Amino acid sequence: MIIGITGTPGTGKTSITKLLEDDPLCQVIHLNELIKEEKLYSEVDVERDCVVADMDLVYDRVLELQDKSYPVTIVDSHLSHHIADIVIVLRTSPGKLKERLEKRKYSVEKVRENLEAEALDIILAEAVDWCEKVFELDTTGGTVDRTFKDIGRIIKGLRRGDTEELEQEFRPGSVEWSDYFFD
Ligand SMILES: Nc1ncnc2c1ncn2[C@@H]1O[C@H](COP(=O)(O)OP(=O)(O)O)[C@@H](O)[C@H]1O
Repeated sequence: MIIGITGTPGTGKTSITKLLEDDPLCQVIHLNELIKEEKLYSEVDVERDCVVADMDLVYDRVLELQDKSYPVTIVDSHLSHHIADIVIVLRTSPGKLKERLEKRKYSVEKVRENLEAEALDIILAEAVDWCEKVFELDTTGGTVDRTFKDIGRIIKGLRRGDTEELEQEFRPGSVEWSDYFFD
């Protein structure tokens, strides 16, 4: 089973998936690193300091790398909802996200672009359109440990084939940032 952990940069994907690496039931693939290492992209966008991934190549490579001796393969990336049918979308209020992204060496434009994407639910909307099962988790006020425990419950539920209550608890649309204004 492939589970994508997606979300706008700064919402907590790396923090969580680093912890999942120690779980003997989970194989973890950090997609952004793989895309860069194996040059799985069609373009380099110098202005925006990013690459344009070739998602067909990426998808094929993930299937090749999937180690079926693990019951779960976790794909960590803001692109993982392009290739996984089951995804967990991490969310963070734009105010909190601004603080997290400003600590990185992101340009003002890059911070703003990511805040807008988060405020407009871009990744969540794509995930809901493209994926079979979507869980939404707010990481604004909690701790990495809390989110890790919630994700552990979701993974357990998925393995059991019993996610009805979890789908309700973490249903898409449960967070709302539309009152966030840009200056
Ligand atoms: N669930 C969480 N609750 C509180 N803070 C978090 C949570 N997840 C991540 N953070 C904090 O947010 C920052 C960005 O997290 P990171 O994992 O690098 O995000 P991403 O991989 O999505 O870009 C880190 O400083 C981290 O400590």
